[in-house]
Amino acid sequence: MTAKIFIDGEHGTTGLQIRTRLAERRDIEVISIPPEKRKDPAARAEFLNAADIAILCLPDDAARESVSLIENDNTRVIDASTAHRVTEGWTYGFAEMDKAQGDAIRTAKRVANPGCWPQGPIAFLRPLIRAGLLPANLPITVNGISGYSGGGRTMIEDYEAKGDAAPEFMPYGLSLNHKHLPELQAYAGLAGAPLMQPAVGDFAQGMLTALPLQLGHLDSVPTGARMHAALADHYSAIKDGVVKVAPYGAIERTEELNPETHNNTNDMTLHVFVNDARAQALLVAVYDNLGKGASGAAVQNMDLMLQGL
Ligand SMILES: NC(=O)C1=CN([C@@H]2O[C@H](COP(=O)(O)OP(=O)(O)OC[C@H]3O[C@@H](n4cnc5c(N)ncnc54)[C@H](OP(=O)(O)O)[C@@H]3O)[C@@H](O)[C@H]2O)C=CC1
Ligand SMILES: CC(=O)N[C@@H](CCC(=O)OP(=O)(O)O)C(=O)O
Repeated sequence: MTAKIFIDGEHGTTGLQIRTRLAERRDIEVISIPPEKRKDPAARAEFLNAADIAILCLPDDAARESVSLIENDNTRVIDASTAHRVTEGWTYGFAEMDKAQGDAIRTAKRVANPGCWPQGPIAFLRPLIRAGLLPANLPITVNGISGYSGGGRTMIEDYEAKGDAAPEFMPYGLSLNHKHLPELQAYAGLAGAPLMQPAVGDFAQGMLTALPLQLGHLDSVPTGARMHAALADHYSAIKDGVVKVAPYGAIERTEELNPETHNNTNDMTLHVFVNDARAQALLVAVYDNLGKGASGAAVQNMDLMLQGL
């Protein structure tokens, strides 16, 4: 049987990228709603219920509506929106976060694709906290930069209309209440909410997230070599994972921290920089906000779910 895939929101930024990634696939059949009916709930219900896997690339409320339109046990869902990431009954679609997560996704009926910002911080913090190298109550700040496609069609149009007048670097999330905080805290395993300081840059896609850590006050300060080894161990034990840990060593600068390094791929690289004498660390993840941050992760989750059919 060829699995039927329906992308609800296939003309948006994430939906289009998923379509492109699936264009050459012959092992699945992508079923497409006529464009003029894309916001018609009755037509969407028909496609959602005909699909083996529905991938929702919609604003949060429309994603909740899509789930409510599914009336059968067969249709499985990958939701790219923020709507269900900490909702009971949903599996978080970050396959590399635990050894067992890939299997959990394989058999899940409802998978919440992670937000782009939390993925880098979770990729560092979850294994380091679980290994006992960092405490769950460590105060965390997340810095970083995302390409403007992270803001979807509206932000893309806005940046492209401004042309040279678009800001090169623009911090946002100034209410300190970013929508990704709940999933970040929950899946990193943190006792308290981190402080997130996101920024958007004048480039279309690509992303870098950075965790600066002050460790001097800890009873037991982990060395850089131990943190790096714990991360390398964790990711080498994940079968079919896409997260890689860069070699560890003292350097002053590297072009590998260019946020566009992994554009149009599903890759993520984790970089560990530590000054042991100062008990300070800087953990930096580089990935594509539209790749591992959105459509790449959705296709990775779809492939796992197809194995579970
Ligand atoms: N861009 C990114 O980097 C990431 C985005 N996401 C999430 O993925 C989801 C989609 O985002 P993105 O692709 O960027 O957004 P876009 O704004 O680019 O696309 C959203 C799509 O949904 C359509 N749509 C809106 N309302 C409805 C509705 N009621 N019924 C059916 N279709 C509807 C829109 O149509 P129309 O344009 O005609 O209104 C558009 O095609 C969002 O939840 C977003 O937060 C997740 C990770 C990263
Ligand atoms: C640059 C920009 O605006 N980025 C978006 C996040 C994109 C994303 O990951 O959104 P989802 O939570 O829907 O997955 C933001 O910070 O709100």
